[in-house]
Amino acid sequence: MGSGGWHIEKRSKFGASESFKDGGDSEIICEGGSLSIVVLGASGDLAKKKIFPALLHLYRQGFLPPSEVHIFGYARSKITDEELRERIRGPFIQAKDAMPGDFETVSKFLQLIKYVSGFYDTEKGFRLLDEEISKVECGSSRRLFYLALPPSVYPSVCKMIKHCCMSKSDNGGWTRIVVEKPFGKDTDSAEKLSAQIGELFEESQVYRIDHYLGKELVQNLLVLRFANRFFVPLWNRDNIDNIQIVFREDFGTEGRGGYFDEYGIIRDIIQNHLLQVLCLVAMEKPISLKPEHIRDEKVKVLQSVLSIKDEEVVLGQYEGYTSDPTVPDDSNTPTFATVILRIHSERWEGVPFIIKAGKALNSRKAEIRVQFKDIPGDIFKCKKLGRNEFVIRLQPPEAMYMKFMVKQPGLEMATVQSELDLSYRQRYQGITIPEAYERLILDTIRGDQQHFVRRDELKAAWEIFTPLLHKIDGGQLSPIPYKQGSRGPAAADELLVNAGYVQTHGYIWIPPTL
Ligand SMILES: NC(=O)C1=CN([C@@H]2O[C@H](COP(=O)(O)OP(=O)(O)OC[C@H]3O[C@@H](n4cnc5c(N)ncnc54)[C@H](OP(=O)(O)O)[C@@H]3O)[C@@H](O)[C@H]2O)C=CC1
Ligand SMILES: O=C1O[C@H](COP(=O)(O)O)[C@@H](O)[C@H](O)[C@H]1O
Repeated sequence: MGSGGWHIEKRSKFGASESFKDGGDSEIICEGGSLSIVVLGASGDLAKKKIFPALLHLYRQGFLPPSEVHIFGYARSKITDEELRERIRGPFIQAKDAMPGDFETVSKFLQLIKYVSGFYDTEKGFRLLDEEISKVECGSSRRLFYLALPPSVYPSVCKMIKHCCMSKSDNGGWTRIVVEKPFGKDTDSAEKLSAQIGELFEESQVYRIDHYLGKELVQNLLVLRFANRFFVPLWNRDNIDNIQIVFREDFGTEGRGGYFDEYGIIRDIIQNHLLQVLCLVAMEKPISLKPEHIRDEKVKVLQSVLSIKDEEVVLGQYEGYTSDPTVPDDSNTPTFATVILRIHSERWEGVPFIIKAGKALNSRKAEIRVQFKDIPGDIFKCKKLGRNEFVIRLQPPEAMYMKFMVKQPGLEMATVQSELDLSYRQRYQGITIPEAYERLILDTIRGDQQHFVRRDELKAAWEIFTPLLHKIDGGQLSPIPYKQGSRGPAAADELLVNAGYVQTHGYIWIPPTL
């Protein structure tokens, strides 16, 4: 499962108790109190694909000791504990890289899971859930509610949790809720949702998840930027010409057409995932690594983004998108967008941040590409061969490489572009790269909000895109059709060139093989 065949190693677990045994020991020891993880929407796609697998990964590494942890699935579907367990078990059994001992571990993990059926807007089911949790709790009670649900039910679910299911213990206990994107559709709807949740829970109890913040190379950005003398003097408008933040998928909406059509690529990918990456690339150094210090700096970046100009936007829709029966024939929803963001600050004035995301393109990758300016007074005519670039490949595979000029080995004095390559699979053999959800769920258990989106951050992010989104929703801007498996609309490449990006021809980075 997970990171394409990488090793899973046991690491030290959270909390004080050392009573973990790798098994479904039914004895309740409770030295560290109880931790109940409730997955609401347990019958759904996200729960099956991401949340339960992440919990299993944490379990096998010893982070969810069976003496303390209980997992509950909650949804309306009338299914039994065993049926839920079978749904969860399926993907593990089929996993290519499953190892012999895994099946036993999975079975033990599944025994931690109970299912409670109930509605999202009435107390009965939540009272039953509370009873089930209370039955297994002892010592301090820590309750984590993961809302793997459509956002339309967040307000009622939060109300029910608040009325029926809060942690009963003052003794080191807590109640936390994790909410999934999309948090609203524009500034007003997001603020309304935040206000509804904010009436019930403190900001410190609310974990707005953006799974890109859990990716290894996204988490590495602060270290890269602020722990390396190399980058400190270069990371500004004096040296950097343009920065691209790119997300490409080589498949379409695949059964999620109904959801996607309501949101589109800007709300699905750009306003959240890519904007979070932009914040980490562009922010100033925080006073410390405390979550609030980091999030303060991110908010400042978002608030410094200038209004998007229509002429700096290219929208696309792949041909065949509307043949999905859940998508209207006349859909105006973009499945591709290139948008140029400009940051009004001393560091970034004049540097375009080219944000690009698309579905059904010719490749799958996510990366940050920092392109440096040309060498002044170039005696080697390097410009013709390409510029220096620093590329952070978020996936797949995880890598960082610097494209730079060297002398072509041989008798002649000729230049050629080459790279310094830090490919993670090669450099960190045998080391686990955790899945984003795994890491973020662990952060939630530990109470670390650094990698979660704060309310004011969310508002500032929506403010950047709301005017553009309203123009698209109102039909004032429309997507250009593009072929599936292509680079997207040609106009997007033209926009890139107009923004100053210079493509290197005849050079391509090839991920090294082991
Ligand atoms: N799937 C994914 O890959 C990703 C999903 N997300 C977000 O995570 C959340 C959950 O996603 P996903 O699992 O795909 O969603 P699903 O559509 O699978 O819904 C999850 C569960 O919610 C219940 N549900 C569905 N529709 C409604 C409704 N209209 N009213 C009340 N309950 C409903 C169903 O359970 P039951 O009927 O049994 O109660 C369903 O099993 C969403 O906010 C989504 O945007 C975010 C990133 C990726
Ligand atoms: O949030 C979402 O992300 C996925 C892409 O996630 P990744 O971790 O595989 O890069 C995207 O497919 C989906 O449309 C979107 O809702």
